[in-house]
Amino acid sequence: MHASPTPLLSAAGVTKTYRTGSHEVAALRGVDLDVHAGELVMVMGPSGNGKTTLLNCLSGLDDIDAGTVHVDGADLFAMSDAARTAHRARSMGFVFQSFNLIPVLSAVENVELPLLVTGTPARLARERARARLARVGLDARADHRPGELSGGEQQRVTIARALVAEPAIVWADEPTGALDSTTAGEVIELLREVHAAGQTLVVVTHDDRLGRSGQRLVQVRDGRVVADGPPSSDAPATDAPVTDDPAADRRAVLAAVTAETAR
Ligand SMILES: Nc1ncnc2c1ncn2[C@@H]1O[C@H](COP(=O)(O)OP(=O)(O)OP(=O)(O)O)[C@@H](O)[C@H]1O
Repeated sequence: MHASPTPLLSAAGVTKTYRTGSHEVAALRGVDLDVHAGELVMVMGPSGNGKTTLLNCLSGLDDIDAGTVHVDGADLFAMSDAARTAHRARSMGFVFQSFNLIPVLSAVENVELPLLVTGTPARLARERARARLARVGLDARADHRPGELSGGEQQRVTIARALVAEPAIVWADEPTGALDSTTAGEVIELLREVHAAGQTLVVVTHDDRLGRSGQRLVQVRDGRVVADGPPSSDAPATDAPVTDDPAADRRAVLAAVTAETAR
């Protein structure tokens, strides 16, 4: 079905436990996930169930306790921290809910950063950053600082920054979380266009509109992937209580599907 038989991202048996003093939180309890080039994968699930941890671990932003993660030909946790950081800069782009733009830099200076850290000459970096900003409709705002831009414009700058180095995969964590409904709709449309142009994206979201706009919806409950498939045949993301019992989770998912079909 996929053009390439080797997944761009392949995670197997990934576990992650946070330890603070004597307190332990098992945030990921054995996650397997493959993503092929060109896919748009939405990740949904109730709050506190491990979505952000999943994104952080699968992108190598955070360490894992067990398992393996391969991204774009590299075994992320078999390399040094420095090599992983360099691989991330080359192969991955990030979009966060809170934009994470540098306030004292202009839009174009923010967008060119990933190019400068990977050694692109300054003039070429500036040219490519301007061209990328134009593609998200912000050429007229290139010299404005983030504080002079609306939330939707800031998120478009963030998306331009995530894409400028032409990464193999873009990770987005709640990209519409800080935006009003209309602006969120525009950002969803932009992400869809980015995907249509061939970009592989993994998007964590609470936004049902965004979650259902992809071809594949991965549902995370209690640190596990409990459903993975096309949104239409999948369970709606609910905030139903979670349990430690995967069978109960599957029953809950089934019940939710049945409820939706009955509507
Ligand atoms: N740095 C940390 N230290 C300790 N516990 C953490 C840390 N980060 C996350 N957790 C815990 O791990 C669990 C999973 O958190 P995570 O942020 O991945 O969930 P989430 O599904 O993304 O939630 P939300 O939808 O609210 O963003 C939660 O119980 C959370 O409290």
